[in-house]
Amino acid sequence: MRAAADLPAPAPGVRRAVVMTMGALHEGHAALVRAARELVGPAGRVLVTVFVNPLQFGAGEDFDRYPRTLEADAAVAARAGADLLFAPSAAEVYPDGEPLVRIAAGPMGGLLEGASRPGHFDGMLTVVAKLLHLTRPDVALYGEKDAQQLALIRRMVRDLNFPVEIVGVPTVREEDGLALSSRNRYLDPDERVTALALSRALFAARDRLAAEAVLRARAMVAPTDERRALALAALHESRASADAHAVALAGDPVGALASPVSALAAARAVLDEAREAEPPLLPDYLALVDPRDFREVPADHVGEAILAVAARVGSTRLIDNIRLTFGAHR
Ligand SMILES: Nc1ncnc2c1ncn2[C@@H]1O[C@H](COP(=O)(O)OP(=O)(O)OP(=O)(O)O)[C@@H](O)[C@H]1O
Ligand SMILES: CC(C)(CO)[C@@H](O)C(=O)[O-]
Ligand code: BAL
Repeated sequence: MRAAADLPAPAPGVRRAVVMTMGALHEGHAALVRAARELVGPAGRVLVTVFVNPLQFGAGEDFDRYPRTLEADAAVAARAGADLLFAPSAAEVYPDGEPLVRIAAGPMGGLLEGASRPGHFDGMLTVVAKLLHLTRPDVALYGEKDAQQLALIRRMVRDLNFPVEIVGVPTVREEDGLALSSRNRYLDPDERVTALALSRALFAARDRLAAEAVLRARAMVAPTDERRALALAALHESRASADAHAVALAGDPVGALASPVSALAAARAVLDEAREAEPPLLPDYLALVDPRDFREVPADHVGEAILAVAARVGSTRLIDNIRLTFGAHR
């Protein structure tokens, strides 16, 4: 369906979910559609929108080459349980040309992705607001892969009283860890190998935290420095051993081990290695941020955080993130 005027009006008692996409649908999108179906049940309505929104692309970005595969998208959406695919033209969405009045993403919109892609989040929120008005869902689902986007949509809906529930869906990954993304199609085989460093960096941070939890538990029961060192060495993990030195130097095993600093260091080590790969990874940012406002957390942060990464491989820019919890032991 291409015309907004043809979109069916919501029917009383029939729950409606919308999944917004830019097309080139993959298993990540299918997971959103399946989650939407779960939420509204067999009697509900699931709408998928496909629109490559010019407003959220900067000059020199990939708007022109963004994959457009509408026929295949319709099949993926239907297979995953969608009732309707709404794929409007730019003239349908912006009948008067680019809108003069737009949503401003505010301070969060200038950080990380917003810093790298100025205006991106204003353009994204503007089209999301429009698509919410056009499709009038009870619930709208977005992927956690685009964590800052999801946080901003939640914030817009809360701040501006949009009558819709926002649901986040966990990131779907390839078996080797690469987060599914329409932009993965740009990668040649060598670039794809390099691109694995994004997820590996995130997992290295997560694994470091897990290893540290073990270290902490052992160090707390070890009666002497020597025994503590043995406990640390038992992990057979060179980076963990490096931490052991840091712990010894800090003279505060429990506090130092729980720090975001070492999680960031573990991730950074993987990215640094990938800078030397062929083709190389060119990191854009690596940041540990508060999930609510995307500001970087302090070194003594306790609680939830998002470790977010963006990098280029060749001409492709990819993002990924993972949720981590700090100081749960305290
Ligand atoms: N791997 C994934 N797992 C879960 N959700 C995803 C995944 N990839 C994308 N999504 C979600 O699908 C929705 C549509 O995203 P979009 O069409 O931009 O796909 P994309 O694969 O993220 O493309 P791009 O490469 O352009 O970022 C968004 O809510 C996005 O977060
Ligand atoms: C939410 C969205 C469909 C708005 O264009 C887009 O940013 C996307 O696909 O994530
Ligand atoms: N997947 C987020 C939309 C964008 O990159 O423009």
